[in-house]
Amino acid sequence: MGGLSSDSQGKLVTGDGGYVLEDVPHLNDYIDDLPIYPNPLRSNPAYSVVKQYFVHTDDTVPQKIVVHKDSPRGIHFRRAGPRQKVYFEPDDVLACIVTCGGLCPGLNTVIREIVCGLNYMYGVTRILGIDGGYRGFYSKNTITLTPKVVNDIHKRGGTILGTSRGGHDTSKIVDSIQDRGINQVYIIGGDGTLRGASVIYQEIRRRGLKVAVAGIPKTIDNDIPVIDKSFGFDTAVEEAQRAINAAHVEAESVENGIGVVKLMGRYSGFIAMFATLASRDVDCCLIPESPFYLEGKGGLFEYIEKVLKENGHMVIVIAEGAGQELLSESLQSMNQQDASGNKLLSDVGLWISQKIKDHFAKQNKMPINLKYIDPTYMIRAIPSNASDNVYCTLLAQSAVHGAMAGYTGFTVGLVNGRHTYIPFNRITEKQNKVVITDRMWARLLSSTNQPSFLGTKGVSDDKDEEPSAQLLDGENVQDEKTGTGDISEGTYGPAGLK
Ligand SMILES: Nc1ncnc2c1ncn2[C@@H]1O[C@H](COP(=O)(O)OP(=O)(O)O)[C@@H](O)[C@H]1O
Ligand SMILES: O=P(O)(O)OC[C@H]1O[C@](O)(COP(=O)(O)O)[C@@H](O)[C@@H]1O
Ligand SMILES: [Mg+2]
Repeated sequence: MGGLSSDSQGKLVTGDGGYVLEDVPHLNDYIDDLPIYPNPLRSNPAYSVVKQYFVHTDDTVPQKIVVHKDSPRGIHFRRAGPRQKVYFEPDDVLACIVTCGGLCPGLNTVIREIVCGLNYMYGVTRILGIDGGYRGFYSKNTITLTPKVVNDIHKRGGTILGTSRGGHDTSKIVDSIQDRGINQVYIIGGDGTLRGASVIYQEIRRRGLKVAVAGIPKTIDNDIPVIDKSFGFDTAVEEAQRAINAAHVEAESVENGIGVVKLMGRYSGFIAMFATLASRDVDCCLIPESPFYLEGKGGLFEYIEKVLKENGHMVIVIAEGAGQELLSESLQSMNQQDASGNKLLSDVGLWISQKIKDHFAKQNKMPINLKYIDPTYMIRAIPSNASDNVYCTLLAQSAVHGAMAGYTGFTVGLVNGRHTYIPFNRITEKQNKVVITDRMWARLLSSTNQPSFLGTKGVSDDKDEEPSAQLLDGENVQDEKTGTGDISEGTYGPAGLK
């Protein structure tokens, strides 16, 4: 028994045992009689020796990997990879690549590997770079990209194409795609960018154009749902260690030394959480998902006093989006936005440093010596590390295989360790968040010994109770509009530590 329902965002295929495939759109969903070609990889000496190199059309990847014997099979995504047949002749392809939003380690690697993947695997020679994000489609000249031009770029931070916020004008962008004869669009960006990619795809479809739109999710904050982790995240966590080490050295070298390190994380505190867990020198980690307070019993000041008395020094890591509600109480609420509509944050690192200094000066309790380190842009601007480079390569190659196979309106993404194609709406409808009632945050609390800043409200008293037999969704995501989260068993952020 099975069924299919579809709209322009994607197709829902159901099968036996509660199997659901959230499929991605394909060019032949809205264009009839498209010619099909054999995949040129068949005669590529590097790949022709691989057994079962081509992905079977029925291969799908489950979203939920922990199951009970009677669980429904649940949601699946189409497995990424090369197909036997492709929908583009290499000579007919005119591809373009655009990078949007904030920087992230690995952007240049993804650009490099899209260019090299298209060229070396499929023989595509016409590839354009769009200069400076979405607005570059209609306001700038394009940049010619060849394997030679991109050969060394993965060793550099940033994006050779430039990036921007704001400037998304759907009809001007699609006019430019149409006028230039572009038929494959590779869009590298975060939640905002992928919302933009989704409307570009919708408009292309409305005009009936044979143009494949592929997204490669980028976010240093790791705030994109469904996928195991975003590229550049590992690099960011690794680089954050240098700042934490410096804070620790400074703090332990003086009496009552406090090192405060601010890390990125506008709405999601994954970098701060993982950098803290990796370091073991951090005594307190503050993230947007975990509200905290300063004064009184169980508050931050009380904890700082305790740590200083016991150890003589301490290190605090704070994500940039943490404590914003406290800041807006004490500062004039800014309520400003960047060009993309993202809330502009006040500097929580400076604010908390001042608050701590004021507290100890006022109480005349103990003289403290506080050093504040803000490495945020230094972390974001570095090249990706070795493991992110490999990850970026596979993401880029998956995007190329998907577009060549005629899929469109999709992003690539690692789900439970397998590369998949995911419909745009699944990526843009929610935000990935640290769930503070989950095991990973508990691991952090037990490693730092910091207060949870939580009352007992909402936390179950009965620790001996058997966990519910029902398997919950397994997503640490928060609804964009309602701000409500799926609080569930087994939700941890980046894979590998589940
Ligand atoms: N809802 C949206 N619809 C169309 N374009 C959007 C939307 N949100 C953001 N964008 C565009 O996406 C680009 C990047 O968005 P931004 O939020 O700055 O970064 P990121 O993609 O990294 O989250 C910008 O050019 C912005 O105009
Ligand atoms: O100063 P900018 O360029 O606006 O970037 C700051 C923001 O970029 C981020 O790294 C996230 O950016 P994206 O949404 O572009 O992924 C946040 O952590 C940070 O608030
Ligand atoms: Mg964003």
